[in-house]
Amino acid sequence: MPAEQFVGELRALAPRYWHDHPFHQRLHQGLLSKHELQSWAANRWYYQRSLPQKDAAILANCPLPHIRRHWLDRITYHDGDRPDTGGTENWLRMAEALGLDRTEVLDERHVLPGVRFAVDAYLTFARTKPWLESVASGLTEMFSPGLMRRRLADMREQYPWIAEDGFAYFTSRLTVIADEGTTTLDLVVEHATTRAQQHAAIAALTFKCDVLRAILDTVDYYS
Ligand SMILES: O=C(O)c1cc(C(=O)O)c2c(n1)C(=O)C(=O)c1cc(C(=O)O)[nH]c1-2
Repeated sequence: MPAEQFVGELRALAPRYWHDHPFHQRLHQGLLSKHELQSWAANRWYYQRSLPQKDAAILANCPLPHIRRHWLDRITYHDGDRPDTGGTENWLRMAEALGLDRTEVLDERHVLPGVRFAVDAYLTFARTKPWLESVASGLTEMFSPGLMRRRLADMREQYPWIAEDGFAYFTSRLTVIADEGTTTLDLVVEHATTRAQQHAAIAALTFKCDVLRAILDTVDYYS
């Protein structure tokens, strides 16, 4: 299908994204208890720490050196270029700012079975599907900058007891995520040249929206 139609179909998945999930709505409205915020951070830790493995699986499946070179940055972003730096470290700081001990996040005692299933499904997807589909599944990032900006503003306002250091994950993520989303979209449009590849990319993005919603469904139900 023509590129504009393809992009239109990808963007049309926006309502399936997790921005308006009831748990996120309560987060924005300041209605979450400290315990619920802690559960959210400890469970999302499992997603955050799996992202570099997901990106490494994409690298492993991609035969194109220029794509691998480009994608490598994502792993470094999350893992940092030395210990105690990077996105996953910043997520731990968020968890600590919410009153969690680093040890209880790292040993994953709070990770709920449904969250584990959802995140593991994302990782298995990246390990087993063609690299282009896995890249397309990350296109949820197209939908996330507005949500993240709003989350940052609302959390600062609604939960003033959270120390500013806890927001480092979102402040640093916001500087890269909009670019990542558009670059990834260009990459998917360029490489999905057949109708079958375009449909697979749309299915991959649908799947990823469902992974994210399943994470929040579980956290919402049990916290
Ligand atoms: O806070 C959010 O709402 C949100 C959403 C998403 C997303 O849409 O997948 C990501 C992130 N954050 C994020 O911080 C992040 O590093 C990230 C990586 C990916 C991915 O699939 O590779 N998604 C997301």
